[in-house]
Amino acid sequence: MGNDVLLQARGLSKSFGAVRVLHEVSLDVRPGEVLGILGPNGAGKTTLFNLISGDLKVDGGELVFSGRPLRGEPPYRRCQMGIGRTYQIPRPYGGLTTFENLLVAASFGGGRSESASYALCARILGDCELSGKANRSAGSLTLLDRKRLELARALASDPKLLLLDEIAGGLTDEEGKELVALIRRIRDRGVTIVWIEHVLHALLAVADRIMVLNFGEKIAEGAAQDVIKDPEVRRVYMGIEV
Ligand SMILES: Nc1ncnc2c1ncn2[C@@H]1O[C@H](COP(=O)(O)OP(=O)(O)OP(=O)(O)O)[C@@H](O)[C@H]1O
Repeated sequence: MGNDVLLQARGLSKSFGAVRVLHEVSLDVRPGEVLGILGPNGAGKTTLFNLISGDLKVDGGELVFSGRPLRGEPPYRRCQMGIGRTYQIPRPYGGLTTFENLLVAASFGGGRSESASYALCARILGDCELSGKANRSAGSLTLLDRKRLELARALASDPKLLLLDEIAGGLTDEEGKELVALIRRIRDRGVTIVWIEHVLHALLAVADRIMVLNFGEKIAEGAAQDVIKDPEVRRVYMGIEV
């Protein structure tokens, strides 16, 4: 694997009982890119993230991150190696403040002094436009701010690779634009991003490349503008017969 690949997946497969959810999916994620993942409900997108983050074990296939095999590494080790993620259903500690939520997340990054953790969390709060809400309880935040906090928590372990799982849903157009601007800023700081998203215009505003999953198999991959014109993708994902 050369320096031009941050994460390499080869032949990933996963079944739940008799139900095959992912079948021999391979992909390369290049440093600095934003790779979008599209696919109908149940296509296996979140399962792919769970295999990368270590929340689920692979049945078959290999994952290599920064040149190191991930096999056998538990989720907290993958987090320390530089893999951060958000969850489709955010899980902040509602009773803790925004800043406290970040400090807890930063502790998973490991190997940082208390003062360095405080400095990192303060910087991330600024990046995520949450500085003015540092002392608010997370449970009292608006939807947009909860999404910002979910991103901020994923950033608090200082990831090289950030996995975003459907973060744009439920926002107004204006809020969606603010979220897209934030994701661009994160990319501009050098964080590589893989983003599962159903809100297509948000994804297309940022993604360099797109991969499409259907019934656990990769059906398309390439430059974002090319992939969304692919007749098979339009049929499967957008229900457009061409
Ligand atoms: N832990 C699990 N146990 C059993 N079945 C599961 C489990 N996790 C996911 N599945 C099933 O695997 C299939 C793929 O789920 P997955 O969440 O990966 O899809 P997805 O593409 O992310 O869908 P969505 O867009 O709706 O989030 C679904 O049929 C789901 O019900």
